[in-house]
Amino acid sequence: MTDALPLPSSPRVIPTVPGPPVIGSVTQLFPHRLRAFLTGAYREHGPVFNVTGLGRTFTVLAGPEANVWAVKSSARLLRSQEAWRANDEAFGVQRSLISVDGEEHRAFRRVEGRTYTRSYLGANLRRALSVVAEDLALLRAGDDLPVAAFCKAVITEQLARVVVNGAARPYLNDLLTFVQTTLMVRVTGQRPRLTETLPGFRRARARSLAMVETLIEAHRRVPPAPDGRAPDLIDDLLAAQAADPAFWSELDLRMAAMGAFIAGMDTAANTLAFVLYRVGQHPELVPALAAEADSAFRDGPPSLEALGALPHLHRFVLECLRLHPIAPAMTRTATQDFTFAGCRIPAGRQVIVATTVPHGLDECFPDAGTFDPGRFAPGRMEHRRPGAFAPFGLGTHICAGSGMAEGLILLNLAAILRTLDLRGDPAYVLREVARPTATPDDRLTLRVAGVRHPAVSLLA
Ligand code: HEM
Repeated sequence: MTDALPLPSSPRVIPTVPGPPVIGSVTQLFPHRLRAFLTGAYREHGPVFNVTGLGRTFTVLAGPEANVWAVKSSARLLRSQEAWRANDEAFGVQRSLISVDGEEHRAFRRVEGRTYTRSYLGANLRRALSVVAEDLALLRAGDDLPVAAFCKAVITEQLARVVVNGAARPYLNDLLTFVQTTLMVRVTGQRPRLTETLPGFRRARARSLAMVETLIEAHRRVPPAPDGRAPDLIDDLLAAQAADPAFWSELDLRMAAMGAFIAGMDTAANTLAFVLYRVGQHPELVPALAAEADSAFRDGPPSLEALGALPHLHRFVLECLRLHPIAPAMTRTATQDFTFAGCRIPAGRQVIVATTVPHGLDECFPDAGTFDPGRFAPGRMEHRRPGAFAPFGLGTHICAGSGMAEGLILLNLAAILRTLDLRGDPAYVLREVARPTATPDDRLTLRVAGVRHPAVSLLA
């Protein structure tokens, strides 16, 4: 008999994914490698395993069973604070929507959530459409559309016009540099702290914060009115501050007003970039998509409901979210000891819930590596299997902007296909980079083979 063997009723010992000394698995935790790494480890070690690196240990909970568990139990057993605290500090605050839990989290979400919804986008659809129409109008037959840059420019301006009644174009590079670098330094650890001292970063930070402060001032000067501007995110924040000044400091307000850019800019733009990558890779699917786009715009700008009801476009986007989920996992801290899949996870342990591992499992999505939008069609609905599909996270911190994100991506895809006849480069091999979420690299372009309808007609 040996002491090392656990008794049947004892918790299982958590296996550790082997890695080189000191650095361990750290390089595999970068966002563009994370899902593949966690999926491989899940196959080898099962639903609980440790990953180590640079003196830290993370316990990973993975597979559909982990997602089902997280929906039920994460609010009680996990907290968000440690994963996001350093990001808060970069904005001079101690808390924000994503870094708090419980009643404080519900209070933030009640105020910030309204203008991230699908229905709010629906009411402001024309503003979003005018942005993509402006950018599409610049393209001619024979041009190459630079996918990543195009998506960043369109989505950032759409968020600015729709969510905060602003204009991001003069600040695009500042916002990208500031937000991406801050997340890469403070959240994903891809850049050293020193990066924040570089003059380019400091300038971008100052200009981005000045943009938000100017917007807040403008909203204070000209409030919404029944016969004027409808309330947007900043108006909602100002109303909340007026109702409870002890809760909302000026810095909280500034952080929350930046929220649409921090949470929405890269996520939605990078997902749209993957959608366009797939358009280039699957010319056989494009005629059905373009036909739906034509029908959507035939009688003028469509409503969001009409767009959502277009089956091929919708399933195409869902399949991109499955195979290219830009937020592959969520990082938390255990608030108390708990047991998952027979293993004891101690209070204080950093936990990764590998939310998108099931996206790549044949047992959830048969022939999971194949791009097949039909798997979302009635009769198959593979994503309905419990715990299978979680591109927007799970539990109380589930993406507050999923309605806005899906709506913008559908709208832009339909507008692009209505306007342009696009061809992928058969020689392009997908290379992903993390900025900080995964995106196709800058070499991805689509050739404009022709202009199908003038961009200006999108708004007619
Ligand atoms: C396809 C695009 C998007 C994806 C895949 C995505 C994914 C996610 C995920 C996985 C989370 C949870 C993070 C965690 O629990 O640690 C999250 C949170 C969040 N997202 Fe998104 N997101 C997208 C777009 C957007 C957009 C466009 C907005 C707003 C304009 C937005 C606003 C938020 C907010 C505010 C949170 C924090 C929610 C909370 O803590 O309660 N997201 N998102």
